Amino acid sequence: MNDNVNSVTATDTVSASTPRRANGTPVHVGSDDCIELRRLHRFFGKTKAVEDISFSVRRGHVFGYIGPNGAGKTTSMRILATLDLPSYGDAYVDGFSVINDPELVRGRLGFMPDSFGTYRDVNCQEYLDFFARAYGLVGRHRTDRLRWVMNFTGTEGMAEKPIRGLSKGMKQRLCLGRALIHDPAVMILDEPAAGLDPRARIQLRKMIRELADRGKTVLISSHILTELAEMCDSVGIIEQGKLLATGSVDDIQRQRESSRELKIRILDRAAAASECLSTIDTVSGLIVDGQLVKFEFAGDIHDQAALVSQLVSQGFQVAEIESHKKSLEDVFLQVTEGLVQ
Ligand SMILES: Nc1ncnc2c1ncn2[C@@H]1O[C@H](COP(=O)(O)OP(=O)(O)OP(=O)(O)O)[C@@H](O)[C@H]1O
Repeated sequence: MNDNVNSVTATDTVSASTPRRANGTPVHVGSDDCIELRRLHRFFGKTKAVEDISFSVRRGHVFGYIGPNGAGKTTSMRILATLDLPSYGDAYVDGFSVINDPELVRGRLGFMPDSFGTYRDVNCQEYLDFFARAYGLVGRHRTDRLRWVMNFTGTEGMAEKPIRGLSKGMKQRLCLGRALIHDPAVMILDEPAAGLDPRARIQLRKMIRELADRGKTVLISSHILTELAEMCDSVGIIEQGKLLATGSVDDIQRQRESSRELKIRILDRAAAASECLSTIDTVSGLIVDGQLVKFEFAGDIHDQAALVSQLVSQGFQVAEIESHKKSLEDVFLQVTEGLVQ
C-alpha cells in the first residue's frame, strides 16, 4: 500500500542501523519510546523541509506536533509512515527503523493523512474490509476487528452508505477506522480535526485520548496549540523545519514565560508602593491606577512572594494580587516567528 517511497533517490539516504541477529533479521528493541526521530533531515532541493529534528514519544502518550503552514509536519509524518525517506537521520516506530525495516514499521503503524483519497464509490464497510484484507486479516478475526472499529468510531450505522455521501466528520471517523484496522501500536494523525465542527472536534479528542489510554502511542499534528493542549501529554513546536520547543504544554509555557503582568491592589499610598517597586530589578512598566499598581514582572513564584513580603514589611496594605499568565496563543506566537518557506 505504501509504495510511493521511490520518489527519493538512494543517494539521498543515510541509514542508521537497527540491531540485527547473526542471520540479519532485526531485533525488536523493547523501549519506553514508541516513536523516535533521530537527527531527521529532509531536503527538497534548497528547501529544508525538516532540519535536524530529534524527539521521542513514550508508549501510550499523545504527542502534539504543532506548527504553521509549511513548517515540516507532514514531511516528518510521511517519513514515519514510510511514504518518504529522510535525507539524513532516521526515525523509529516501536523500535524499528523506517529506513531498514519499513515493512515491520507499517505493521505497527496506522497513518491518517490530511486528505481522504479516492474511494468514492465503495460503502463504509467495504472500505474498511478492503484495508483489513490488505493488512492480511482473515476470517473471524477480520470480522471481529471490523465490528470493533466501526463501533469505536461510531460508523456502524453507516456500514452500507457510499463514501461519496459522507459528511466531513464521518469521513474523518472512517479514516481513523482505517488507520486502526490492523490494531497498530502507533497512530500518526495529520490534522485530523481540520474542517470539523466543534462537537466533532470534541468527539475526536475523546477517541484519541481513549486510544492512548488503551496503550496506543499517538502523534497528532495541528496548526493550533489550544486544540491539542487538553489531550496531549507533550508537544513539539516546529517552524521552517526546525524544532523550536518540546515538552509538556505547562513546561513550554513556563520556559517561555519570561515575564507576566502582575496587578496589586494597595489600600493606601499606591503611588508610594509603586516607588518602592521601581527599585526591584525584575519589575518594569509600572502604572498606578487608583488603588491598583500594574507592572511586568520577570521573577518566579518565589520572587513574587518576596516582593509581597517587602511591600507588607514597609507598611503597605496589600489587599489583592493578580497574575496574568500568558495564553497558549501568546506562547505559540512567542515561540514561532511567522516564517514561511
Ligand atoms: N514533495 C515536495 N517537493 C518539494 N517541496 C516540498 C515537498 N513536500 C513538502 N515540500 C516543502 O517542504 C516544506 C514543508 O512542508 P510540509 O507539508 O511538511 O509542511 P506542514 O507543516 O505539513 O504544512 P501544512 O500545515 O501547510 O500542511 C514546505 O516548504 C513545502 O513546500
